[in-house]
Amino acid sequence: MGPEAIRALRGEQSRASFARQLGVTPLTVYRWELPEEAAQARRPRGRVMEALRQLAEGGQPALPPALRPANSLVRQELTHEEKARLNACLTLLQRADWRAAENTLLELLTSSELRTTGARALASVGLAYAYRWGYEDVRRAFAVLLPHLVEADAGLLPAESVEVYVHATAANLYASPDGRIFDAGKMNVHVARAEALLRPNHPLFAEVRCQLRLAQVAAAFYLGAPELLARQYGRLEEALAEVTDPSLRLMAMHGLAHEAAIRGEVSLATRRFRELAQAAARLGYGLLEARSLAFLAQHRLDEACEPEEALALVHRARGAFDGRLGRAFSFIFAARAEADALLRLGRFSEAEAVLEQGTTVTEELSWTPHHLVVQRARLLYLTGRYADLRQLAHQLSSYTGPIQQPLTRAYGCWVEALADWAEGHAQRSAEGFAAAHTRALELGGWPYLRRDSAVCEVGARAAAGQLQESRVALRRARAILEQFPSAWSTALLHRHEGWLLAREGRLREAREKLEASLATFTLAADAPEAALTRRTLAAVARAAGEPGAEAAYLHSEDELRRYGITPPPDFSAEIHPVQETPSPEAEPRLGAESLGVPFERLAVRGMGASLIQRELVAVLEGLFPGRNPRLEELDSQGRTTPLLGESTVPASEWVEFGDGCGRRLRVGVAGPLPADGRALISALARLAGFALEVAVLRGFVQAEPPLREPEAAPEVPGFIAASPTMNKLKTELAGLSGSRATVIVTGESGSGKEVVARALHRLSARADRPYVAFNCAAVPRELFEGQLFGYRRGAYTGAATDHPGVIRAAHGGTLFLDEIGELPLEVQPKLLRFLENGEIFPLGETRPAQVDVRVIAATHRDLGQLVREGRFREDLYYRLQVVPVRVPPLRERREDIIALARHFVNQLTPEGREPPQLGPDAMAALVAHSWPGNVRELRNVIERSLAFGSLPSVLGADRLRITG
Ligand SMILES: Nc1ncnc2c1ncn2[C@@H]1O[C@H](COP(=O)(O)OP(=O)(O)OP(=O)(O)O)[C@@H](O)[C@H]1O
Repeated sequence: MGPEAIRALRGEQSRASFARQLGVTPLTVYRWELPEEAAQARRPRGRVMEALRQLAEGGQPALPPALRPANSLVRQELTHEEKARLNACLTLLQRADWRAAENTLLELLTSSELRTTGARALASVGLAYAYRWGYEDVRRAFAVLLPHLVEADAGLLPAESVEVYVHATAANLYASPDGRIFDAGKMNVHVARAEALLRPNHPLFAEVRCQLRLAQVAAAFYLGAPELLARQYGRLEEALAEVTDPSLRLMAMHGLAHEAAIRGEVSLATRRFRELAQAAARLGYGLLEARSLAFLAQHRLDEACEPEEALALVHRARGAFDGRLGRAFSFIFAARAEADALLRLGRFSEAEAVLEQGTTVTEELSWTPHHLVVQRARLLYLTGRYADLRQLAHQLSSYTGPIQQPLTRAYGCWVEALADWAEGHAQRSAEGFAAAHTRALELGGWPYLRRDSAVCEVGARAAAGQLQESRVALRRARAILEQFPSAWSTALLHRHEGWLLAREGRLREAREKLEASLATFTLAADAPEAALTRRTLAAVARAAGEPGAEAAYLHSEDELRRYGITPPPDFSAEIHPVQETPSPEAEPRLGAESLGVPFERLAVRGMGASLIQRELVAVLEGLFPGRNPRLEELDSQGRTTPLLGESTVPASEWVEFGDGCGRRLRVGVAGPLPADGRALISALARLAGFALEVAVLRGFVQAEPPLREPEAAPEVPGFIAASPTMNKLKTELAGLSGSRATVIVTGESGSGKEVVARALHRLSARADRPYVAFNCAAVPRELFEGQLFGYRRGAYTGAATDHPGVIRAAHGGTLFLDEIGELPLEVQPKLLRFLENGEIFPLGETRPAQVDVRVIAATHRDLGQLVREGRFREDLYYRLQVVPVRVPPLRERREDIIALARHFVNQLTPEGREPPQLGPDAMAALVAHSWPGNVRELRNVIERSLAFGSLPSVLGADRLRITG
């Protein structure tokens, strides 16, 4: 077992406690983890080795004896016959013919046909693959693979290609949703080891790479890290492009369908799941078909389809599970959709039975319980089992499993808030929902929980009489629904908004919202929610003192009871109607004919976002002359940024709308309006919202829906970031401020790696300590060690004085090692030692010196390739990969181009002179260029354009000398 494997096995545990477990000293563990060639390095042997092996097997089923590696085996190449046999199995796996593959591989493994270690390892890999992907039986897959992991560590596997498969399969198993096996750290180690061995000329290069990406996507998902997930999804899509293996393609496409769903692209996700279900059915890949159908059912429910439609999909999914239903993870998704549909039909006991089944499978698999939480909580809420609801909240809040632990606990907060609401504690409930929303946001903006929390908070705040806060929550909920649309949740929001309007005394508007809510729930055949909305309507009518309202209210309560629903508190005692009188200055009603032209103007296909916004303001100016229409953008806190129009005249009528991609806007006019003026503005604003959404979807504007609220990115002087990608990067850097972990920054030349390193230093607790940059490519080999670690006078010829070395110069601060790929091989072990224990040996000194330095390394080269070529040590490579940060090339983040260009214009204009403006033609030319030299090239272009001739007031395209 090598140092990497031991480190992976230890995971987050301290060396001391790990050592205690094995009955050795912490120093021994430290020595095991040293690189093989280190003088003090030791390898575990005998009894301890056995104990380590058992630990690696921790809690797993006993290994079948026939598959254990025999000690007498040595590295042997595969024979031709073995290759032919295994190729036949590969074809079965690619065709998703899992049963045939399983039978053939088991036969091979128990016969004497496979004699070499490599062939037996490959057969086991195939078997593990079938168990993992064909049957979702991760534990059996792990038991089959484990002996070969041990062989890989012992260097017993013959060809690197065999080892690559072992590591890729291990990565996928450690990234699987089985809570007893899931381990993101180990997954990372195996991905890195496979990457280091994977050669581009390997016949299945694309396939293996795609498998590694799948593992990374899964691990990010189960860790509950949406930002990481978004990045990994991009890499998976890239890898998929070259894959031909049909079953693997389907697995990757399944990941991508899921991605569209998480991003809130509901219609795209629905289409992908539908195509996937069909393709999986054609191939006979039952599990994936079932899983896709289950997701499809859930998405259709979100779109407020009839529950029967979802049940039919679940029924098909059950058929596709092929009798293996009870043991697969995918079953939980089918159970969720089924329970949801049954709840909508008011079939509570059946829903409960399905949830019970799902919970049993969840527990068996040590998986997170949060997938079934919303449905279970709704069931308990509707049936008045509030003590059970609290019990559920407690169970979630104290969840200790490894999969999506923080997210699961955040769901606990949501359930607690629901219990508070049910028991009439409106204010506590509001705070609970707000806290659940914040936690979801801190976890990177998990959209389902954010949506459910934000929607419920609106009603809870209104019930607690916190009307201002309720409006803020309403704005937030709408923004989330813009980004993550759901017709069902919108209906729920309408009900909560109805409450808010009623509490504000605007009963007519309240009734409109409640009727909209009722219409959707009725259309979606959601009997319980429709009944609840009817009761709310009756409560509002009763508060308004309408005749017959009391009887209608009692009738609505009876209706709830008939369904078996315990009526929750209605908080209606606090509603006080306000007299709504028409304005005396109101003008005559506007005719429908006035809509024709404005609609034509706003609905022109192909308009860009700014043109649509201008049209909206112009149209309103035409309809309401002299009323100073204006447009503003709203953030989640309700703060406004003026976009267009006169802002000195106060507006009296505002209408809010969204652009379908996460932005909220409002348009307003001054002065009194005719009776239907507000309705007209609303209609136009909504139309503009649709036009903006189309513009974004068609790529007329670049808008990536932000997962985090944009204000999260901190300010760093000198670091320009306008694109979502770079802002996200900045937030990530701020997140690393308290850490001492080594960071490796990669990216093309000139992309800004050093700027990132400086930003990291400035954002860290070490900001006022030294920042020392050292370029490994700029120092002659023979002077390298002395420059880095320092020397004493006379340590070598020419060392006339003592030199502290750059590491000591950075004591307490940050050392930036640029071009780390150029580090001479002979210095690499010394740097590794320093990174491991903070010790350096300056030349000519007899004792080591302890230094406290945080290291940030950077390279534009492919370090993995250098490792393969033997020019960079593998152990150092892994040691550097603790926190990898990639700076994307400028062409992948075009939103930064103009911001950077302005920054350079300001920076490079001679002092005392007015910096020129960038002309529109110059901006267009800058954005269109591909920037192979990245930000550095952009800076040079601006510098050159300012250097020639006199300083213009506007920098036009003709002055920019963009080459290439
Ligand atoms: N986000 C940014 N904000 C402001 N200036 C930037 C940014 N990114 C890069 N620059 C500027 O672009 C130039 C190149 O950046 P930098 O030296 O950090 O690139 P690099 O990736 O380290 O390049 P190399 O690989 O060649 O060392 C510098 O002048 C830097 O100031």
